[in-house]
This record gives sequence, structure tokens and C-alpha cells, in this order.
Amino acid sequence: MADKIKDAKIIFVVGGPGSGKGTQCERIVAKYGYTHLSSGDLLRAEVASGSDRGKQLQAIMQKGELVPLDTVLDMIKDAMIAKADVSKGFLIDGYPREVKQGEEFEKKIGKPCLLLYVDAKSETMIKRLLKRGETSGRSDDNEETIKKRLDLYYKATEPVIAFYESRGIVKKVDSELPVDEVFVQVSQAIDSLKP
Ligand SMILES: Nc1nc2c(ncn2[C@@H]2O[C@H](COP(=O)(O)OP(=O)(O)OP(=O)(O)O)[C@@H](O)[C@H]2O)c(=O)[nH]1
Ligand SMILES: O=c1ccn([C@@H]2O[C@H](COP(=O)(O)OP(=O)(O)O)[C@@H](O)[C@H]2O)c(=O)[nH]1
Ligand SMILES: [Mg+2]
Repeated sequence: MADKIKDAKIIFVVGGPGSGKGTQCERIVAKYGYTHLSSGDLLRAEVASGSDRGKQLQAIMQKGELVPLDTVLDMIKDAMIAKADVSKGFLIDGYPREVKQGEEFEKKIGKPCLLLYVDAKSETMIKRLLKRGETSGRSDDNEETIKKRLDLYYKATEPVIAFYESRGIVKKVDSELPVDEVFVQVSQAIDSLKP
């Protein structure tokens, strides 16, 4: 499996809750045909299945905490294997959440060629999530859990960006702008990748 995935591009998409990761990933899929894997969506699919594991995950996510590292990594890995034959690139959205997750990913799967850092102010993220919460049905899109997700983002996930900065693969996009303008920056970052 490592062989099959070796030639595909791996892009980490990192940013705070509600920064617009999923929105930009949708655009990337439409333009570049990459495979979009959102760690949060994979977890929510497990919850929706109603399995025992799903029930445990639901409790953790409802509190805005992180599920155990191996659980998420196994899900991502399985999803990547399933697409390995057809995919030219993988967007790993909402992962790594902490430096250790990135290190484990590289050990088990491969190295990212780009970390797309989707940056927005915390007030902006809160506003977007509360708005999304009106219709999303996501049990974590409420004021209390949003605050916890933000705290954890600044504490655990921002260090991930610094870690990959030192490797020179971080491209930051300004997600305060309208979606189309953010996507111009995203496209530049992807176009600058070596084939
Ligand atoms: N104005 C504006 N709104 C945006 C932009 N990007 C996303 N949104 C809105 O903000 C909300 C959150 O966007 P998502 O793409 O779901 O954010 P995310 O980073 O995937 O969030 P999580 O799944 O919570 O990690 C959505 O309701 C989007 O419509 C943007 O560039 N500008
Ligand atoms: O690698 C991951 C990704 C997600 N989550 C959990 O899933 C929730 C939703 O994640 P998502 O990326 O969808 O949304 P975000 O919290 O970034 O707004 C998080 O709060 C965590 O509880 C996790 O534990 N590990
Ligand atoms: Mg998302």
C-alpha cells in the first residue's frame, strides 16, 4: 500500500474550526480532482453508523475533545488505500490536530508535500460556526463546544503549523476573504507544487 500511495501528492489542510477547510477542499476537488478525506467527516460517518465505536466517538466529539490518535489514523489509512489506484492526490482535511498525529501519519503512510494553512480570526470562526449550526445538525456546532474546539486548536494544532514551517512546506491562505478569493490563493499554492 505504501507503494501505491507513494506517487500521489499528500496535502494536509489545517486551520481552526469553521475556518473554511471543507469549503476550500470542495473547490480543490472540483478543479484538481484530488481525493478529499475529512477526518471529522470520517468520524461522523462512524457515529452515524450507530456502532458501539461510533457511540464512544460521539461522546468525545460532543465535548470538543480529540479522539484517540490511532482511531483517526486507521480510518484515514483505510480510506486512502481504498482510493490508492485512482487518486493523483489526497487532501487530508482537519488532520493532523497535534504534532504527534503528523509524525505517526508519516511513519505509517507518507510525507506531505504541502500544508495548506487556512487562517481566519477566532471571532470570524465563531460567527461562521454559529451560523452553520442553525442548519448543520452537528452536535458540536454550539457555543460551548465551539469554545472548547477553539481552545484546543490554539493549544494543540497551531504547533503543527510551526512544525511544518520548519520544513518549508506551509502555505498560508487568508480565509477572511470571500471564498473565491481564498481559492485564488489556494490554487497558487497547489500550482506551485512540483509535478
Ligand atoms: N464569508 C465566508 N464564509 C466562509 C468561507 N469559508 C467558509 N465559510 C463558511 O463558514 C462555515 C464553515 O466552513 P467549513 O468549510 O465547514 O469549515 P471547516 O474548516 O471545514 O470547519 P470544521 O468542519 O468545523 O472544521 C460554512 O458555513 C461556510 O459556508 C469564506 O471564505 N468566507
Ligand atoms: O483528527 C481528528 C479530527 C477530528 N476529531 C474530532 O472531530 C471533531 C470535529 O472535527 P472537524 O474537523 O470536523 O471540525 P472542527 O473541530 O475542526 O471544526 C473534533 O472536535 C474532534 O472531536 C478528532 O478528534 N481528531
Ligand atoms: Mg470541515
